[in-house]
Amino acid sequence: MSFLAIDIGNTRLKWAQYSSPQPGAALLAHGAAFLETIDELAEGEWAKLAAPTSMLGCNVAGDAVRRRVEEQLELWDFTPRWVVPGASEGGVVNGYDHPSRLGADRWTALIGAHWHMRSRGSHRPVLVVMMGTAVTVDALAPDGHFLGGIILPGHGIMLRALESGTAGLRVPTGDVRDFPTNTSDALTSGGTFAITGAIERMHRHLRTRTGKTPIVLVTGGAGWKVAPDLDVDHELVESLIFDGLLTMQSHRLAL
Ligand SMILES: Nc1ncnc2c1ncn2[C@@H]1O[C@H](COP(=O)(O)OP(=O)(O)O)[C@@H](O)[C@H]1O
Ligand SMILES: CC(C)(COP(=O)(O)O)[C@@H](O)C(=O)NCCC(=O)O
Ligand SMILES: [K+]
Repeated sequence: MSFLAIDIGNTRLKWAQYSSPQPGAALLAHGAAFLETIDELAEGEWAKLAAPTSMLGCNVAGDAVRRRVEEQLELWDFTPRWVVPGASEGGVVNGYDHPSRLGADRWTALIGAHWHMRSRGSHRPVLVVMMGTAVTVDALAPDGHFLGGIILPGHGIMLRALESGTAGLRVPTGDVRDFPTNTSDALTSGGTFAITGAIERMHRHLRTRTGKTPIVLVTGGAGWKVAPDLDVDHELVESLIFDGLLTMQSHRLAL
């Protein structure tokens, strides 16, 4: 009965094993691996798991990475299945011009967010913020319509871009300050304000569009770093993509 959920981003593969393919199911085991180390999963962390009976993953790291992961999954009997964003799923309607071009992680997180709202009986709009290698900020209307969203560089990419594009910027970590007075603080604050400012702006857009104050759900490996500087109310939901994968898998089984 157990279910393996996999989320492959551009930096790390995150996985979680659940007792059954239902949102809210018990978490049995979980882990993360940098993409450089994913070829060791079957002989490493996955070797210790009781065999999962089904699996669903979302991948934005390309076909070569997917194939490497599928080799590791040969450890077990199921056929690997991967999310392909479509026109609608799990109560969410995909507003992208070309629905299949939306990142599979964004689509999955939106479906997870919609499940959270439904299970709380909430009819508020949601801003889904994912802080991974890149940052995405996606707007979900109360009726489940994905209105659209933005992609911006993550903090690490911003700093590396400045380092390689200038002669005078080296990038030691600084602190976030309202009025930075040294290069390190200026760079750290600049990256943080670029991200938080973008989130606050999308929050305004979504409130204007729907007439309701959005709930902000934050997820992704870098979420905990940026969240303290975010001036709008928000919740960290580390499991958002897994909740989306569980929701999708439970609907697929019900078909
Ligand atoms: N322990 C950690 N390992 C890796 N990245 C981390 C860690 N803690 C925070 N981060 C930050 O999270 C980002 C990667 O988050 P992650 O959710 O794994 O991204 P992706 O989904 O793009 O692979 C990195 O850019 C890094 O700044
Ligand atoms: C925007 C992303 C690069 C985010 O990737 P991540 O930071 O999770 O590694 C990914 O969702 C992606 O490749 N999207 C496809 C383009 C789009 O969503 O429009
Ligand atoms: K991601």
